[in-house]
Amino acid sequence: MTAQILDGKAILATIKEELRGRVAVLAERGITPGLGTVLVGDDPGSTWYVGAKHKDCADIGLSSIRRDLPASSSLDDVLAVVRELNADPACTGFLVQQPTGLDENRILAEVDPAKDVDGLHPTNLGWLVLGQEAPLPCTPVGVVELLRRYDVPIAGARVVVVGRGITVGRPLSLILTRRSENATVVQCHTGTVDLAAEVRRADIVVAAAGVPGLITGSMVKPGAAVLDVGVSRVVEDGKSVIAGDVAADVAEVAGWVSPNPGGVGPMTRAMLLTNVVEIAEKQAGLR
Ligand SMILES: Nc1nc(=O)c2c([nH]1)NC[C@@H]1CN(c3ccc(C(=O)N[C@@H](CCC(=O)O)C(=O)O)cc3)C=[N+]21
Repeated sequence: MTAQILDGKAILATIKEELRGRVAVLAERGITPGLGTVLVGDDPGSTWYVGAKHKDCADIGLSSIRRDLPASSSLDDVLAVVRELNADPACTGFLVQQPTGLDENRILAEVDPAKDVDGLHPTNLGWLVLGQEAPLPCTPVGVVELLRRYDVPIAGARVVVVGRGITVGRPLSLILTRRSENATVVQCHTGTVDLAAEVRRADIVVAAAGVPGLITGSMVKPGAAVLDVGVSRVVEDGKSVIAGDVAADVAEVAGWVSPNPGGVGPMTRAMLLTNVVEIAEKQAGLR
């Protein structure tokens, strides 16, 4: 058996098409949603992500505002730009690309929660815990949306989330255990005693540990869905390439696999666009 590919790139294209319709409705009311990005320094990976987000915006008719700051910027410099974007009506939502090398929690807390397209402001994470609607983090919702688009059963599924990071693992477990998803979640982390035994019981495995090749074929239940969120950089044949958390042999055992690149990464961008449009709709009184 060979696994079905969960093609995040294709779903990104579909979601962009769906969003163009909603952007047109906003345009009739004279509204153009605008995404702001704040990038600190010139890390090639971060620079690529930010560039891709602006290209995505242009693709569906959103405006975008880009603030690139030097690596030498202080926390106060970044906070000043955050306050400027909070006050800018052309910027309906924005994010500060991580990592900044600065106090991320301090930066996140300064963002207007109503403009928090990353869903990472402490208030919005709090609303998630409390079960009240608010912007949600892009990568975890992207994971759920990818499963939905391929009809992978979620309700009642045993899900193993590997990783407890604030951008993926932790909020993903909270999302999957809502009544609307109804999955049973085991959250694994570096303190987990027998990761293979936990993974073997799972109908869905989401690998968000940042450890290249952590999940191997022998750990996976035949027919399970395995999603790879890992984005480590490793040097292969003298070239820097992306290494996911899921080993290649998983595709021989799993029922579904997300490729990497081409899986969860594009879904993160799709959910970011969705958050930008949704926040603009809310501001326009359309939701
Ligand atoms: N405030 C903040 N928000 C983020 O959403 C955020 C962040 N900081 N910091 C870094 C991570 C990482 N991230 C990705 C986005 C898109 C791809 C993506 O589209 N990757 C493509 C191409 C990968 C390639 O070939 O380089 C793919 O997987 O097919 C990956 C990773 C967003 N992040």
